[in-house]
Amino acid sequence: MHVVVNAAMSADGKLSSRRREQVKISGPDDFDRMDDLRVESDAIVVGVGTVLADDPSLTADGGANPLRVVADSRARTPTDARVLDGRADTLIFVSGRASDEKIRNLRNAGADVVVAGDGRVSLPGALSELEEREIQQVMVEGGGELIFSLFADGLVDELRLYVGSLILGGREAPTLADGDGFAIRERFPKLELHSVERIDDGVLLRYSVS
Ligand SMILES: NC(=O)C1=CN([C@@H]2O[C@H](COP(=O)(O)OP(=O)(O)OC[C@H]3O[C@@H](n4cnc5c(N)ncnc54)[C@H](O)[C@@H]3O)[C@@H](O)[C@H]2O)C=CC1
Ligand SMILES: Nc1nc(O)c(N)c(N[C@@H]2O[C@H](COP(=O)(O)O)[C@@H](O)[C@H]2O)n1
Repeated sequence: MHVVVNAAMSADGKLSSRRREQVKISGPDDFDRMDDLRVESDAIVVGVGTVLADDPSLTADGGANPLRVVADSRARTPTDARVLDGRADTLIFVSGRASDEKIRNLRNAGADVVVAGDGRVSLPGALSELEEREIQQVMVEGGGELIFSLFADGLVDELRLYVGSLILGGREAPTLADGDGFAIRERFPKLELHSVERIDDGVLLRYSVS
């Protein structure tokens, strides 16, 4: 399995504003590139924070829709969220903290719900489940909490990071990797830079994770 994190951040490293509202950081060509990556992928993964903030559809304009996957420990995905609009299959990973009622509601809304882990969703467990379903390429779109956890668990193979030419500011604004942060230098994930490409008025940085 190959796990690609794709995200767009401002020049000051923010994924969105201090109000955690969706901000267009990518331009049209970068959104097209992102759509191509969706088409190439077997699954698109987001955290429930992204569902609650952005209500993304996670569908691809240019081809078959990948499986939509949400990491949602307490089953907070609204039953009228766009990820449950029936345009593609949706798998929601919850943990033992999710109530039976919320799980039942999500299943009634059409989601496949799988319990992985006791506290937060176990990401190694979730990726194993995806592997069992023959998912080969996973695209992770965010947000910062989920991306941090994937790096912390050593589960990211590749990072495609678009840096837009704007400043969003705000100490509370989400960044690429939030979570608790890494306390010791030895734990900082190391990246290898493969390419730098100008797209729209920003740059796309492509890294592999060592
Ligand atoms: N610019 C970009 O490319 C993107 C920006 N965003 C922005 O990111 C923000 C949302 O990001 P966050 O609030 O960080 O939420 P998030 O999307 O990372 O979701 C975090 C939530 O996922 C759940 N979760 C379950 N298991 C988890 C685990 N093992 N590790 C971490 N989380 C786990 C928890 O409920 C947690 O609160 C929004 O402001 C959105 O606009 C989101 C996606 C892409
Ligand atoms: N790549 C990228 N660039 C931006 O400027 C963004 N604001 C985002 N946000 C994420 O894009 C997804 C939108 O999903 P739909 O098109 O509604 O399916 C979603 O994951 C946003 O959080 N990404």
